[in-house]
Amino acid sequence: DRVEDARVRDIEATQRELLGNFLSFQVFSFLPKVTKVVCRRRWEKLVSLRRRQEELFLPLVQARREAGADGDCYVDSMLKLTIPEDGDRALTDGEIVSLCSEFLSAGTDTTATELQWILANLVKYPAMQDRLRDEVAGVVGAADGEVREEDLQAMPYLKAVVLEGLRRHPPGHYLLPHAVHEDTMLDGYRVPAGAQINFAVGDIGLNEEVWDAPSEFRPERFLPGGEGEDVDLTGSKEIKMMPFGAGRRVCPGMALALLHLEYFVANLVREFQWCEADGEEVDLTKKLELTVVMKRPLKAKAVPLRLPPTATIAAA
Ligand code: HEM
Repeated sequence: DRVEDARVRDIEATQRELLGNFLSFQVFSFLPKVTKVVCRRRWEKLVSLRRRQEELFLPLVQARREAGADGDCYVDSMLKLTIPEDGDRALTDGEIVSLCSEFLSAGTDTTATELQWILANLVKYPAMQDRLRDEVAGVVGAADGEVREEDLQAMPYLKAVVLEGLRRHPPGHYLLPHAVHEDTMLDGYRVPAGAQINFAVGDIGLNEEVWDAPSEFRPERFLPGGEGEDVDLTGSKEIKMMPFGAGRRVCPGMALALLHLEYFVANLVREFQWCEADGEEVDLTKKLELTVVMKRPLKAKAVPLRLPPTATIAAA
């Protein structure tokens, strides 16, 4: 709110640069004293990006502090937070900058990546796109304006398409690193206290014992009678797929992400017919960045359906 466009663009550029270098900066998790010297240039780049983040975020944080932090925005909630395990201290400015950065990256890159995977499949399988468009039209008819949040509840196939996207192409193939607090026996293996553990999210969604023809994109599996009917995404009953993690540290943005995905997919399919751009066959090969993205980003033609078809929009 009330942040100038130029600053928003600067924040976006800084976050993008950090994300783009995310994998190469991970080297500093190992023997930092050594790697900081060996990879000095990379270290300097990381430090300068971090300074840039502080310059961009801290004046905004300070403005909320001076305004009394009495709203319900994310920064206000962090300013009011105290940490009981650490003598009820407040968060430091550095911690607040890190959490803002995490929130911006975790909340945008994931959803945007997933949206691209879903659209790629709808371009590749036009019959699914038509079925989806028919469902949307059946609910909203020829009404003006966009498909609204409350309309989405009546669209089971839309939900199935989004869930199939998350099963087949989860944006994260692993979770954030977790650790066990005490020595734990798991399936005959001893996991020592403090050991870092993770979960192969991408493979869990491809388990042949749970999913029929798991590598195929088949939204129907989430409709009544399918093996994914009523799937539990939080992992409290069972775990068949876990694109958002599970349990206590499950993604706090899950409901918002599902809403965004359903909302964007429904509106994009209602407004446009999506098809392959000339000479650009959809290629579902993946590539690891911060999220698992399309190696060749989707290039498709979007033909307007509800406006006079004067233009064909090339969308990337
Ligand atoms: C399709 C979209 C999304 C997917 C697939 C996704 C997935 C995940 C996963 C797998 C984790 C790690 C969970 C774990 O380690 O156990 C996570 C954490 C997180 N997500 Fe999401 N996420 C999405 C969207 C969002 C959105 C929209 C927001 C915020 C608006 C968000 C905020 C966060 C935050 C703050 C964390 C860190 C939580 C913690 O440290 O405990 N995510 N997400």
